[in-house]
This record gives sequence, C-alpha cells and structure tokens, in this order.
Amino acid sequence: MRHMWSSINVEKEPVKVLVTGAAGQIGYALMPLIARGVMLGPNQPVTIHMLDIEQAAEALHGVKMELIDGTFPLLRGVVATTDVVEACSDVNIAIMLAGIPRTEGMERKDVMSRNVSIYKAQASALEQHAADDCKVLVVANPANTNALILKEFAPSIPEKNITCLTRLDHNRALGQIAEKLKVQVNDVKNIIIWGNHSSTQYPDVNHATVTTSSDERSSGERSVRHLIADDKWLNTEFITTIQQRGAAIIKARKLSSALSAASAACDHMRDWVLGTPEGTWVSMGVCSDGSYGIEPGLIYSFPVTCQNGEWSIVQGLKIDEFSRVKMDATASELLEEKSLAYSCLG
Ligand SMILES: NC(=O)c1ccc[n+]([C@@H]2O[C@H](COP(=O)([O-])OP(=O)(O)OC[C@H]3O[C@@H](n4cnc5c(N)ncnc54)[C@H](O)[C@@H]3O)[C@@H](O)[C@H]2O)c1
Ligand SMILES: O=C(O)C[C@H](O)C(=O)O
Repeated sequence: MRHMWSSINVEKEPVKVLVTGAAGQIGYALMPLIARGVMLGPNQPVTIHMLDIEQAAEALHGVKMELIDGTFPLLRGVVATTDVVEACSDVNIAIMLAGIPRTEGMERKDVMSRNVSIYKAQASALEQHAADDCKVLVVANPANTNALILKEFAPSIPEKNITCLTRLDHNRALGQIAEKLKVQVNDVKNIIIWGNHSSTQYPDVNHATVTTSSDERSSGERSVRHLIADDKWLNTEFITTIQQRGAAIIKARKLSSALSAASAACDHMRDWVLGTPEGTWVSMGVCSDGSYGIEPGLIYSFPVTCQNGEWSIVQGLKIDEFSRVKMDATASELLEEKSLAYSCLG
C-alpha cells in the first residue's frame, strides 16, 4: 500500500477520508472543513467516504448533494453509502462519529451499550478494508472506550494509529484561560487534558504558558498559573467548567456540541498528519505505553507532539500530588469503563 504522507508530487493524489455517522450534526459541520482543506492542508485533494445507517440514507444523500453544490476545488469525489465495506475501502483517514449522543442528565458512558457494539463491528471492516497506514480518530462517546474496543477488535491495526478526541477539551481549556486573561487564544499553549473525555478528565495548566507582548524588559512566555495568580479558581472552577462544558452545551442547545467538535477533529488530524508547531504540545487520546504510571493499553489523553505523521507523548513533566490524584482517578474510571464495555458486548 502506498504511503500518502510522504508524497512530494505537486499534483498530489487525493487522500481518502472516511466519516462515519456522516448524516449527523457533527458530520454536517465537519464535511465542509475537510473539503476546504482545513484538516489536511490547502494543497491536499481529498475524496470523502460518508457512511451512515439505512434510516439516514436519504439525509446522507442530501449532504452529498450539498458537497457537490459547494464546488470545493480540493474535493475530488464523494461516496455516500450505508455499506461499511464500501465506506472503509482504502481509506487513509477514518473519523468515527457513528453512535448516539447523550442527552441532558446523562453521563457520556450512559450511551456505552449502544455505541461500543458499533465499534466492535466497524473494527473488523477497517482492519480488512482500510489502507495499511490508516489513521483513526474516534469522536463518538464514550470516545476513549470506543477507541479501546476498536483497538482490541482490530489487532492488526497498529495501536499508534488509533486515537480518540480530547482536543475539544484542550481547546475549551485554552479558550477559558484566554477569556480569563483577556489575551488572544493563539497566545496560550501547552495546556494538558489528562485521561478520559468525561467529567473525570483533568485539565492541567501547570505547564501552560502565554506569549506576552514584548516590552523593553520582558518578552516571551510566562506561566499561566503565575499570570492568573488565583490557585483557588484554577484548582476548582476552571477544572469543573472544562469537565462540564459538554453538558452545559447540551443544556443550552438541547443538542451536543457540533461546530466546536468538528473544528477540534480537524485540529487533531491536521496536527497528527502535518505536525505540531515547535515548542507546542496538544492533547490526544492515545494508547498508553505506561508513561506517567498510566496502565499500558488504556486509551488515555496525554500531552503529545507530532512529527512526520507520528505522535509521541511528552516526557519528563513534573507531576505534583494534586495532579497525581486526578490523573489516577480518571485512569480508574477508564478501567471501569473497559469492564463495562466488555460486559455490554457480552
Ligand atoms: N469526543 C468529543 O469531544 C465529542 C464531541 C461532541 C460529540 N461527541 C459524540 O460524537 C457522536 C456524534 O455526535 P452527533 O452530534 O453528530 O450525533 P448525531 O446523532 O447527530 O449523529 C450520529 C450519526 O451516527 C449515525 N449512526 C448510528 N449508528 C451508526 C452505525 N452503526 N454506522 C454508521 N452510522 C451510524 C446516526 O444515524 C447519525 O446520523 C456522539 O456520540 C457524541 O456524543 C464527541
Ligand atoms: O458532552 C457530550 O456528550 C458531547 C461531547 O462529548 C462534548 O464534550 O461536547
């Protein structure tokens, strides 16, 4: 199988991008971003493979018509199908949105029994029909555990190619810090989301910095914790705001987040494929190798940098006692979710 990422042709071959659950609300926000080059870059043609279920086939066809009507120069083809084999064939990237979202009052793991079975079934389709180097991003909830099930039921897909979305939480945390400090969100970096995309996740600002505008005596990066100078807020309200942001959006919209989720999915894939900027890390749910004492094999959100299409966990960060307790609590929840998932699968 050819390796798409090393291509140096001026006229690049299209990358095949699978979007499952494509007739849903994240799909509707995501598709134009992919077609415009926001995910894979302004010079990378794409073919989009959209998968949904039979009941959504007509709506899926409507999205296909809109993509054609969008006259996107990078879009070289659209497949709209309810056939999982056709959808997965030779895809280089898979964005997995398929599943039911939670509604008000539910935790994300409450949709487990419906959603994990989709990931078990679609694991083998991806394993058998996707390109060998296919990069997979699981967005549907419970995202970490769906990705874990996909990994376990597709053992020939390299573990490093299966990830889940915690970039939305990461971006939410950047947004809250930027609002608090009244700075540009672009100037804030190196926040970390540890653990599960759930209400036990731990948004950690201990290594985060803000690029301050230079004056004669000071320029460069300053610690977020130092600039905010309010440990009580950082250790309580900030953390719960990020943990509960998804629920707050459901309460307000009566629907779960979609435009921010689609945007975060693009950020995740773009950085994975094209690389993170020098000196910047991002959060991704990836297979633990035991770093920071997290059980190997769990899909856990870590700080990562990406280069040449590969992510690596940032090593050597100092972890204080407060952080350790929170990182372990979210790891414990993931272990519980794993056994719940297996009991749902029978
Ligand atoms: N990780 C994150 O940060 C994050 C953020 C937002 C939403 N989510 C999750 O993403 C998922 C999608 O959200 P949404 O708002 O687009 O939901 P949605 O209900 O609008 O769309 C889901 C789509 O999946 C389809 N589907 C269901 N079973 C399928 C199957 N077996 N194969 C193919 N398609 C199937 C449905 O028909 C529907 O069109 C939900 O689980 C939601 O909770 C995760
Ligand atoms: O919270 C949800 O259920 C949707 C999504 O995971 C989110 O974080 O917005």
